Amino acid sequence: MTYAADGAEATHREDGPRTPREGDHGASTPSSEGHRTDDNFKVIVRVRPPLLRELNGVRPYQHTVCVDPSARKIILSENVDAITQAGGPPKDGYMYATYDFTFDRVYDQDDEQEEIYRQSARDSVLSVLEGYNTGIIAYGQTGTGKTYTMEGTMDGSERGIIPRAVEDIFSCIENDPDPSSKYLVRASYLQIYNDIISDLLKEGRHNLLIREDHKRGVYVEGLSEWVVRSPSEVYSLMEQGAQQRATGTTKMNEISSRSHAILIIIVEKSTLLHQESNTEDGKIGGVGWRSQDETKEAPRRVKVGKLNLVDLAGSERVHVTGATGKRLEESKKINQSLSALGNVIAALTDQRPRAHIPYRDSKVTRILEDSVGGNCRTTMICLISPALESFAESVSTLKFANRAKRIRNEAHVNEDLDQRTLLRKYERELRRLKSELKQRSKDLVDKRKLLEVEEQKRRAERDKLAAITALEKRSREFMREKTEKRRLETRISGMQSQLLFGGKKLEDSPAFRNLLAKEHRRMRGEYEGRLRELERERQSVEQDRAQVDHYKSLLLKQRDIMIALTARLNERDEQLLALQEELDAVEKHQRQLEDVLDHKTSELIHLRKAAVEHTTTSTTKDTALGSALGEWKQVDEFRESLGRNGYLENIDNDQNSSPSRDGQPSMVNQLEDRVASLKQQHEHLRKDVEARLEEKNHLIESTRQENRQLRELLSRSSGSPTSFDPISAREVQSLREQCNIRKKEREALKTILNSKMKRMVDDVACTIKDYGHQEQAHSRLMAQVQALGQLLNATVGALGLSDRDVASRQ
Ligand SMILES: Nc1ncnc2c1ncn2[C@@H]1O[C@H](COP(=O)(O)OP(=O)(O)OP(=O)(O)O)[C@@H](O)[C@H]1O
Repeated sequence: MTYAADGAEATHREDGPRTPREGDHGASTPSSEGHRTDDNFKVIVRVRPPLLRELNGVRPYQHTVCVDPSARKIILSENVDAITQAGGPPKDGYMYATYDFTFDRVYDQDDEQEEIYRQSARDSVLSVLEGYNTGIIAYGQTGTGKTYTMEGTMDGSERGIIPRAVEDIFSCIENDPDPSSKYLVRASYLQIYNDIISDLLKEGRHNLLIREDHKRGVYVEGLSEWVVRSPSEVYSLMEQGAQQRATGTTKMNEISSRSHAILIIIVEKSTLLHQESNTEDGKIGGVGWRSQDETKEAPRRVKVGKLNLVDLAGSERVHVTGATGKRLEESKKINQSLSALGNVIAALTDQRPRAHIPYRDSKVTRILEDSVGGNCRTTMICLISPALESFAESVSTLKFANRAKRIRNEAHVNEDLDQRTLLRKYERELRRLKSELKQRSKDLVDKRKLLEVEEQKRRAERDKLAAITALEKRSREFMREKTEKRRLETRISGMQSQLLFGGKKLEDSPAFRNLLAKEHRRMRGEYEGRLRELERERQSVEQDRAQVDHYKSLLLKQRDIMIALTARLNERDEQLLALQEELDAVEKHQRQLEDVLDHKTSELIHLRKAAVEHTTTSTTKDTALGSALGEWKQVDEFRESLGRNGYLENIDNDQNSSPSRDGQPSMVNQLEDRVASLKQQHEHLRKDVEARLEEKNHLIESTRQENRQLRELLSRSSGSPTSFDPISAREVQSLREQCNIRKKEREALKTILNSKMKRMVDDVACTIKDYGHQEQAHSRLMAQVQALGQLLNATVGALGLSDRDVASRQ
């Protein structure tokens, strides 16, 4: 059974091998190519060499492909040897399935990568630079060499279409003869795995959506674009993407691509518009754009070309590959998407008008919408295996390719007319930055010039000022010279008027010389006299100065003496003041003591009176009490002596009626005597202090007198009164504080004495009251009176006037 698969006209012949017939090639034959309106969709077939797996299979390897490159024909047969034998059907008499196809180009297993690229890909690749969308799609069964053809190795002779295309693009850009051309190249890389689009250059960007724009065409939303400036940058992106791409080992291919991969390269090219215009003198539409504004960038046109390099995943027969689980799911999805592509191609090549094209059935077909049946120059490379075991898949692929070659694409240049390309944006930004830079540079230059001008102006002003100053100086000198000249002329004319001239020169005449000598002598005499006067004045001034210095030193000495004397005076004043205060305090305290003594004496008199009454009225006579009462006689005498001295004027008159007593003086009397003696001592002391005060006053007075004399002397010699330092405030303060402390001490002492004496007197009174009832009262009374005497002594001692002091003062 033989099939002649020429498009729709497959012929089933069972009577022998099929012989190609005229007009049996349908639309894909060279004859039918004539009605193709354009060359935008090419289909080429490449047969890869048999793999080791195929050569060393269970069954012996059998080749099924016969390629005729010159006729662009490929024959696929179960027994290719038989059909290639010249002269008719195979001798074995069997019928073999044979397919005969013609494509744009066919490549056999030995054809090299370079040849395939140069003949079938290069033109469409380079048309990207002219603003076309182009696509190279590798289609075929798994393991037939799609990745090998597209990528191959990145260097060496096995480099595939992608590296060669990238190199060519950058090479063309570099070698562009137009220096005004500008390019911007960017790349994206995506995969469709299990019908999900992922960005291979941006981790984590999955499930991307496809959008369509009437200007951009079909595009993937959110797909990253990377600006590339060299092939190596593209390769590194590809390496990066390959790591993300889904691959796996299958029975048919050790490294099988389990996803469809598309490398997108977008080239934007900007050229000067006038170069493409045929208008003369650089004018477009009659407007000379250069003359309008030289600073503006010349109008440019930007073309945007897009190159899709598609490595489809390979179809496979699941029952042959034995895929299960994940691989099985992958295979199903791959086959579904390839089947959708087949449907699209079938619809595109359908003869019926306005047939529905099911692009949206799959992500692959949606993405390839432009490449297959749209605005694109597309080359579809279909790959097959030459082995008999892949015969059915090869037939399927070739039938698919055969259908595809009827596709008509309408490619046109994508020119950016609405300023949306990235290159335009870059150019605009560049222009803006350039003009900013220019402006700044201009400002800088202007400022520098301004500074220079200002400096020149300043210099000119300085020069002008200097010139004016010099002129003024010069004119002053001139005026001085003029005045001097006039003075000399006047003098000469004055002298001349006194002379007679006899034909000789004036200065040679003896009269003139005499006059001059006389004048000279007179002037010298005047000068010498003046000098002598000055010398005299100088000497007198020197003498005056020496005298003044002498007086000055005297005055200084006097001033020092005065200061010392004043200090001493101040010191003495302070001492006197302190003594005076002390004296006042002693007197005051003495008066207080006297008052107290008077009071106590009066109380004692009352007590005595009570005791006398008690003795006279009592039936029992106490001898001891009687003798004690006898002692009061002496008290009376003492009182009389005090009264004579005026001390006891305030004592109650009752005491005058007290009886007189005989016998030895009692303790009370002794006490009173002691007080009287103390008073006498005090009187002496007071007189002594007053005498010393008087003496000191006299001393002060004499010192003051001396001071006054010194001051007068000082004022006479210096002409101004001298000021002296007063006694320091600190010393005054210290003396005052001492006085205060003394005062407080005395106050405290007085209080203590008062309370003690009161208590003792009370005790005495109690004792006297209880006298008749208690035997021991007498001795107690005596002890109390004795204590009272001691207290009085202590009081005198506390006053600071000890016996010794008193004696020494006396
Ligand atoms: N023209 C060729 N010359 C030499 N070796 C080739 C050629 N074509 C393919 N091969 C080899 O065949 C094997 C399979 O090729 P490749 O991986 O490119 O197939 P594929 O179609 O991409 O498979 P899949 O669809 O499974 O990814 C590789 O080892 C490759 O080197």
